[in-house]
Amino acid sequence: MSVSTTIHSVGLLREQPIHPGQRWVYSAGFNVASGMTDTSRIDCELDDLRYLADRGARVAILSHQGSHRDGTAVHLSGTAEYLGKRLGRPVTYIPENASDDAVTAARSLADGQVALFGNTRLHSGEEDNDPVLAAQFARLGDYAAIGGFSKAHRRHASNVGILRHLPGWAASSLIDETRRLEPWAGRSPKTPSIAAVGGVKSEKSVVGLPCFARDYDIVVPGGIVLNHVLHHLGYAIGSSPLGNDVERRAAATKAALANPRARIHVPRRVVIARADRHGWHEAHTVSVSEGVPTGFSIVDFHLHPWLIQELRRVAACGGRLIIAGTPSLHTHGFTQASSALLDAARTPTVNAMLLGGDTVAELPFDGATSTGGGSALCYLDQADVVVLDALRRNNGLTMRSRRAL
Ligand SMILES: Nc1ncnc2c1ncn2[C@@H]1O[C@H](COP(=O)(O)OP(=O)(O)O)[C@@H](O)[C@H]1O
Ligand SMILES: O=C(OP(=O)(O)O)[C@H](O)COP(=O)(O)O
Repeated sequence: MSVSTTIHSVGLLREQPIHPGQRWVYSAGFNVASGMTDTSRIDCELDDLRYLADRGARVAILSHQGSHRDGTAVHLSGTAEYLGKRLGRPVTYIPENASDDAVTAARSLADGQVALFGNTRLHSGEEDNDPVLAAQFARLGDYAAIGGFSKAHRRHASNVGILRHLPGWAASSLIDETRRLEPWAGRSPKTPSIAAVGGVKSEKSVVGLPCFARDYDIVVPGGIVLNHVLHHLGYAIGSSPLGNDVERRAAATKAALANPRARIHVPRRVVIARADRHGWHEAHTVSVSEGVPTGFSIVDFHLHPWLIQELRRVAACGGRLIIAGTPSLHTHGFTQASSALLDAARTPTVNAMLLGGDTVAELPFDGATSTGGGSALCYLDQADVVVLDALRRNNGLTMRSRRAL
């Protein structure tokens, strides 16, 4: 399926006439690490927010950040301040989003006013797509604009559940991100494709590894994806983490390695280190066949000479290179694998893209990026994501209200 098929029958925000006084809920993905080192997840929504506000709409933004499950969700007042500066108009922060007070605040917005409501992940029901919470979110407006590509693979109350109650349109941020990914989707028979899949999140093993093993020529597992690969192949990985969702990851790793179309890079030598609360110590290189001792974790790896040759070939032929998830613990100074891959990615002839919040924030790279890690992998795998599906299903609701717009 191509983008044109995927977005067919999805209502596009930019094609809607907007009138002063209309009440819009804008679903965003401002999941930005504290310190705001990378603000691309906020910046990508600015044009759509201006489109609404400049035409006099009253805009109630709902965004997620962190997770209720692990207690990392916090309030978003700093995000509202940054957003206000970028939009050139004050953005009020209203810490609630599912109460009568929140509804009153949304109703009292002036024409053209933008407000950021409380972090949706302060409620456990957001990640469970709780229908009651979704109905409460829907009370903040009469129409929904869905941005936040980074959560487009999540069936959550603020992006999917809300569409059971409000007619919804895709923000151009959402559509633009899917279009940008197109050149990296599917097979490329004429030029070589290499994908490095690392990081910690389970989508890297469950979606990314099988997708690239099917569609690309070479897959370079890193991060926890590599730990699973080595564990599956019977190597001792010491105290290297296997992350959450261990069984699903293990099953996906086994299936992806069973008969891959791609050549899988299994390093012969890895860098290991021991962690304590002060940082990483005793870093040294071992061969995977001798195994990682208990107490030590894999933090980096050496590239095989054949992979270095293949990276040169990608540069010579104008091939594709994706880095999804940091290959090694780059921010802790373990930069061997990530620097070699980044050097190749920076070669002007290579069609390179980096995917994901932490990957884009942590690795120095000025080329093409996606604000979604898991969502981009889901899109590359299926040419679709659950939010676009929910928008297509919402179409009847949208058509009825379009006549009223
Ligand atoms: N070998 C490793 N062991 C543990 N964590 C790792 C390792 N390699 C990379 N990481 C971590 O992976 C994180 C990024 O993974 P992830 O959250 O999946 O990426 P993204 O947010 O880009 O989708 C980085 O913050 C990095 O610290
Ligand atoms: O950070 C995100 O995704 P990513 O780490 O896959 O890039 C998104 O904001 C989704 O967040 P989630 O993975 O906590 O659902």
